[in-house]
Amino acid sequence: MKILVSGGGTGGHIYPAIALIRHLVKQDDSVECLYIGTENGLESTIVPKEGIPLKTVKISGFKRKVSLDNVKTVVRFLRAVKQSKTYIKEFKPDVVIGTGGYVCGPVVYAAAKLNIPTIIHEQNSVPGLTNKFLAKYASKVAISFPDSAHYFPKDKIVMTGNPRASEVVKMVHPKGKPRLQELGLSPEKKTVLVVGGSRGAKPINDAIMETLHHWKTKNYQCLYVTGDAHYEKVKEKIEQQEEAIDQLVCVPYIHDMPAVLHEVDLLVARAGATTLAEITALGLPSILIPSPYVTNNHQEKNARSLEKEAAAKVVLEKDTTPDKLMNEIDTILENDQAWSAMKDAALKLGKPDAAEDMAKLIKEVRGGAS
Ligand SMILES: CC(=O)N[C@H]1[C@@H](OP(=O)(O)OP(=O)(O)OC[C@H]2O[C@@H](n3ccc(=O)[nH]c3=O)[C@H](O)[C@@H]2O)O[C@H](CO)[C@@H](O)[C@@H]1O
Repeated sequence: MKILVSGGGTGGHIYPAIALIRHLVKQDDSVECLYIGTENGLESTIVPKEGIPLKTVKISGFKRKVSLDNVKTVVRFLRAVKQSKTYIKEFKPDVVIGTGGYVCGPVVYAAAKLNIPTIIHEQNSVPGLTNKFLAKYASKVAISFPDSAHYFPKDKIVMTGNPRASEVVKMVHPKGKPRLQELGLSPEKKTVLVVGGSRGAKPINDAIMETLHHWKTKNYQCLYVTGDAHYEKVKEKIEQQEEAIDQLVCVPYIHDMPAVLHEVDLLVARAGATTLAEITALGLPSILIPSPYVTNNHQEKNARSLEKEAAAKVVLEKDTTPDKLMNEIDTILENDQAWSAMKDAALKLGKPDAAEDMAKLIKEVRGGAS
């Protein structure tokens, strides 16, 4: 079987695609895959590292306001459709899958026009523009939150969850906390992982910078992921502190996040959908600070659907003061009962079989191919 996958821009669209590819190849090593992304998206570094062949198209996103840029985007879209058709005719995939981000627009559209079965995967509770556009052309729409169902044609929806959840939960993780030790943290102490999504988040970094003096007084520790672009500035600020903060280790990016997630006790993060799929599959308690800068405020909706089930605490960015943040961390980490209750509630929302459910859906649409 040949599978063409496209999705990109940020980790939240790329890791589910990679998790799905890994699952399919593990099931059947004769499965061949091709990935289509852009040169500038995070996929151009992540996908080749996975040994997955990558082709690129040039595309940009639509602006919501009327603008000359949108005319250029239409021209680029049509060129990218043509380019995608060339790749598709060369590779001859049985099924084409889009996991979100601008790039999968022309790819899935081109495949549908060539009568190849297509699936789009929506990670969020509110779909992005690309998936809303593609829903009309795709054979099936795989969703991760029940709330997103009413944006798509009823007869196309399948609730699968996010394949990255399966990858994280099913990985074999060694006992002890080897990754934390490698990073210079204690395996004995509870650990808070702070991460601002796959590209980092300046407002979260600013908030953490204000909490530095608090960490020295705590009996738990912090693994703080700044995002590549923010690392140097943050590191410099931390080094300027009068006293070294042994309880806090700062890194630009984590390439083996599933392993790290197995070793931490609490996550403080944005509310990107793939992160939420990972932590619910693992039952990891969290404090979520949704990005208010995303389309239709979808991160808050993602986060609220966990909070509604007591599986996470939501703190809006505008309310994120250092004291508030540290108090919320204390409330969860210093009360074993509260921590366990949040863990159990998160686990109930997890979809550990998502990759297999996507694999079944692929077989189904392939079987129905004309
Ligand atoms: C600003 C923006 O538009 N963000 C969107 C983007 O988020 P973004 O890509 O930031 O967020 P997600 O939280 O969904 O996914 C991040 C992924 O990157 C991984 N990771 C992160 C940091 C790190 O150091 N190493 C690492 O591997 C995480 O484990 C996760 O697998 O796509 C998500 C999924 O559609 C959306 O919900 C988000 O709203």
